[in-house]
Amino acid sequence: MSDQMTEGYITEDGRKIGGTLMEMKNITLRFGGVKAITDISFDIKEGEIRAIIGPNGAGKSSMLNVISGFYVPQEGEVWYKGAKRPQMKPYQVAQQGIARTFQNIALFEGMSVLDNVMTGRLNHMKTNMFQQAIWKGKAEKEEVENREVVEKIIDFLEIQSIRKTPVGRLPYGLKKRVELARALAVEPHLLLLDEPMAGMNVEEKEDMSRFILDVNDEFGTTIALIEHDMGVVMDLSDRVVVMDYGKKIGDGTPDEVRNNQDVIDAYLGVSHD
Ligand SMILES: Nc1ncnc2c1ncn2[C@@H]1O[C@H](COP(=O)(O)OP(=O)(O)OP(=O)(O)O)[C@@H](O)[C@H]1O
Repeated sequence: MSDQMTEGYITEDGRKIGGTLMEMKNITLRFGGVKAITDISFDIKEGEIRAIIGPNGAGKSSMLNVISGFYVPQEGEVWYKGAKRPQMKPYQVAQQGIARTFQNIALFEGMSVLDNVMTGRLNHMKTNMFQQAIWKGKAEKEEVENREVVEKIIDFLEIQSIRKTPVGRLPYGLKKRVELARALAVEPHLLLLDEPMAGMNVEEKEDMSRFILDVNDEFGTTIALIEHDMGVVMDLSDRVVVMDYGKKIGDGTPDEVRNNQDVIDAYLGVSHD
């Protein structure tokens, strides 16, 4: 990696962003004859909020799934923390500190908010059942530590009052917040959000935006999110990658991509030759 690539930068609002955390190099992903991603490169820097936007079918979900290890691209390399990532199962990617939320909420509906968030701690539990049987003290200590992390996140996301409520009974916006809480319980280095504002009303979108900014600010978590509504992410993101028909058509600050003619055309639906 060149020095330039590892350098950080200062955001428009004066935050200091670190060096390169993840780098996608010339990624191409095909499904049979369909090219979902064509030769895309971009990086994600330590501590930034990075958005990937694009119209329907642009390839955003495919890209998120490459980052999370769910899809393995036919071409290209994924670099994480300065090393080329070998082919990995999604759970191994998660163990490297990458957590995600899903567009269609993936929570245990019958379980309480607290228990759902606790499932985010599973990767952190070191004692196994055998150890728990013979070494009760250690297991108890670990349980207490995990509870402390989870309670802090529950307070932070202001969901204390519903901690015992089964998730199935919650309105959509709150479910999304619980999903965010579970992802945060992983204490991720990189948090991936799959259309975090999809299906929300204006007030819920404002709440979610605030929580995303607060998470980044309070925990220093690097955040990458995909979204097809351009307006939503512009206030939130430090840098934005724009995809269209599987290709990268823009990459830069919100202002830069807003003024990029290819991006304007893609969003206005100008036909492609
Ligand atoms: N599992 C799959 N099998 C075959 N084709 C797929 C698969 N997943 C995605 N595609 C195709 O790849 C292209 C990109 O799809 P993708 O879902 O990544 O786009 P997107 O930008 O996330 O769209 P949306 O905003 O509608 O969710 C589309 O043409 C889609 O039909």
